[in-house]
Amino acid sequence: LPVVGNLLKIDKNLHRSFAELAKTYGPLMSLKLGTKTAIIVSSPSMAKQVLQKHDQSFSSRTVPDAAHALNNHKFSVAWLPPSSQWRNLRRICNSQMFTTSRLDANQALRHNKVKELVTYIDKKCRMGQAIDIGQAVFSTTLNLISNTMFSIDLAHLNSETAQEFKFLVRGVLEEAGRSNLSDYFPVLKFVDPQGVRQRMTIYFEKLDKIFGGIINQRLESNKLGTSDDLLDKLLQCTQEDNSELIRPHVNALLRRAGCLNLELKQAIEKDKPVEESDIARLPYLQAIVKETFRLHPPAPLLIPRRAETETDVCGFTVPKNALVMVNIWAIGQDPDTWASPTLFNPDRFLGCDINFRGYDFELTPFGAGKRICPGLPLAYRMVHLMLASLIHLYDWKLEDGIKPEDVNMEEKFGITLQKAESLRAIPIQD
Ligand code: HEM
Repeated sequence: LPVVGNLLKIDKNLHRSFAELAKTYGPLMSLKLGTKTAIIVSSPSMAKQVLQKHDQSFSSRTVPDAAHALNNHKFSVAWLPPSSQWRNLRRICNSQMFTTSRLDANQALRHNKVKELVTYIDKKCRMGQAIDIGQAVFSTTLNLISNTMFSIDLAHLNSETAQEFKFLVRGVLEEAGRSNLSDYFPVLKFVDPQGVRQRMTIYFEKLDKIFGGIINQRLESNKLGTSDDLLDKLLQCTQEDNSELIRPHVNALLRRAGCLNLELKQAIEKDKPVEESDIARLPYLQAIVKETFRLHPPAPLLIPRRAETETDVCGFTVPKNALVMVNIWAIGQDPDTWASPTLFNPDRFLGCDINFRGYDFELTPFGAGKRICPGLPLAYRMVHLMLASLIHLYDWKLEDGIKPEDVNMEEKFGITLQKAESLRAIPIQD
């Protein structure tokens, strides 16, 4: 790739640029990005090579410069190398935080938050006003996570801290998704030419202050062991097994949301709220979520890995330290993998076993292998619960004068892929 100018230009559509190049150069490409070698794979079989067959060699991360702010990379489970510290954190995620029994125990916390979203939609419905779906779902997701974590609303619309919190989370997501020249030309790290690390440090300091306050309050309240939330469990872990999980780890961990209508109507009584236990008997809802993740994966290039050792992948030598990316966006659009790939057609998942738990390499929105997303069980519940609630209780229409074909479906590339323009829709009740 021609260097500096292009690195900044491709900011908006890195996954698309790579998918275009793959059409000419094939499903395993080696590119020079600045002084770094990047390996990009874009077919299910190549993804299987990286995420399963050579999982051991590719289970490190390429840590972006922005993640070095406040030494975040030394504590965050997402950036640590596969060390004993990382294994310890993953063990806590898998055995204490995101287990079925723990998530069942604290599901009422999430049901309450969805009830509040419904109250907000009800109000808009009575006034015949449109809702900014992206904003409403972003706030609810933050509240679902913060309630699961520490039984409080961090995104409640009126409070000042809440506004600041939302601003900080958006800021972190924006900076983390920016093409940063320091990542491609390490010599620039000291200069931080785009100011990414500097802004990230400020955001992290402020977030740590908010989380620190919450943790202190819990410790001083003498109420440890009385809540179903995950902070309680985490703090108990730190006290009980005297594990290495100390405050910075906790902070870093927490820094981190037609047919269907008929199905919902048949499965759940009218006006009765949807519950997480309903999800298992809603196959069409599950198919819609899969189809959405296929076409619009929130992390289109996963979180880049790093080759720990020189590795042979199908006869091609991946050099040590290469940046390794799996373009799951391209895989989702691949005509050799999917019939009519650009068509939104959830029916393709009905009666088929493909799921996104990391074994079907044509659909891996949460990654696979050792570094698969540990938050998958929580994300699974949140996404299905929110979508089902929005559809079960309301019909939706676009604002006057806007036709379905006018809705802008373009994406905005970043650490997570978002709609470039948020969807606005008016809720109606029959
Ligand atoms: C729709 C929601 C979500 C999606 C699509 C998603 C996707 C991903 C992906 C693609 C990865 C990288 C996997 C790999 O390298 O193979 C990842 C890692 C991670 N995710 Fe998620 N995630 C979601 C929600 C969550 C939630 C709710 C949490 C926690 C509350 C979470 C925590 C993490 C952590 C800590 C890692 C790093 C794991 C590691 O490097 O060992 N995620 N996620």
